[in-house]
Amino acid sequence: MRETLDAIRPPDEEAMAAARARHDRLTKPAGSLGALEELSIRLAGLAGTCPPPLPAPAAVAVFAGDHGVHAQRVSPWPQEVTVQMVANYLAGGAVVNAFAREVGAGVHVVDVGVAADLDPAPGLIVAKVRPGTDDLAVGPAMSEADARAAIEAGIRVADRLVADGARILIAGDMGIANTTPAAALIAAFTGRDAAEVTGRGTGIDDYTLQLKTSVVRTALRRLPADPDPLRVLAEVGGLEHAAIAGFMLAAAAHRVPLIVDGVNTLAGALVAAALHPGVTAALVAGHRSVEPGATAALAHLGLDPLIDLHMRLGEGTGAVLALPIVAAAVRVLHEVATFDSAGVTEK
Ligand SMILES: Cc1cc2ncn([C@H]3O[C@H](COP(=O)(O)O)[C@@H](O)[C@H]3O)c2cc1C
Ligand SMILES: O=C(O)c1cccnc1
Repeated sequence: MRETLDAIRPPDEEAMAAARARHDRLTKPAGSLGALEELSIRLAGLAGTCPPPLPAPAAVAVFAGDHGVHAQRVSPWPQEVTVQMVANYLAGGAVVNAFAREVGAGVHVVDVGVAADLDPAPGLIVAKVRPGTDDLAVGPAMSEADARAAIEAGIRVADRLVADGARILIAGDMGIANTTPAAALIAAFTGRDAAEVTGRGTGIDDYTLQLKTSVVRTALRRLPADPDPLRVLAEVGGLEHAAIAGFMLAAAAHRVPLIVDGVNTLAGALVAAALHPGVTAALVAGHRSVEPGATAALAHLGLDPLIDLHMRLGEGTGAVLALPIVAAAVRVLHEVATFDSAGVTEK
């Protein structure tokens, strides 16, 4: 982890200035591409060159883990749905697979903490730290050593996908009950109240939402004032959130952009940003999930999401849909003619 944190560099101001200047010479009114101009300038700063590389090929990693807090009935779904959905991803049958085929991204599944043994399969990366967390309602979800091991597992996944040629990474999650630790992490890192950031997840009723909020609030009380990020993660987090944080830190270290999805990957992003604030330079917010914690986390990270389709699924689905927008933003800097080259008169 140290090596990855030490490799994260600030954005290259020169490349950003070059991208800004280039935008003003392209055959369009200056600023007319709005947020896409800012995005492409950020990506130039991340890559350290203008234009930045086209973000292809894209690799999605769906980090899967189980949660002891499931015992508190915070999710209406049985825990075995986690392992069943992992099988579904590997068979290509989930929403994230359909979306990934649409945009030409590869899907990998990372078992960082599923509470069942998985048979080896193409596309499955086995990095199990432990078979699920403990119940965060009654004590720490995991040890700090386990939290660190899961972060390191996520780092290794990004290292491997980038070594295999990925030029953009997409983070996804699967883990029944994981919107409970996500809410707790978001409350802990943003300072918001549990009620502001706890949402309905897969679709819970009012009674369950109250129970879930009180589970989050009670768990947060165990945290000391101003806790170390690793302690927060161990106390109230999940194995997939930890691995996603590592995945993001390694993307930043490799200067490869990473598209963030919904509330679980945003919780991972808050962990990563607490470990190294420079990580946000590599992060692109794919979409705004309906979960209230997503909006709180986006505001805290200073990220503006590219799309808002009222989605609340996870798996990386919202992030995958944003990929063509990110690619289009970069392609402008590669391909659009200048006023000079196209012979278009300026105002
Ligand atoms: C069939 C199915 C597919 C999913 N894909 C993502 N999630 C999403 O829902 C879960 C979190 O919601 P909660 O905290 O309410 O359990 C996670 O697994 C998340 O990825 C799914 C959930 C289900 C049931
Ligand atoms: O916003 C998300 O990513 C989300 C919402 C509900 C359930 N799982 C994930």
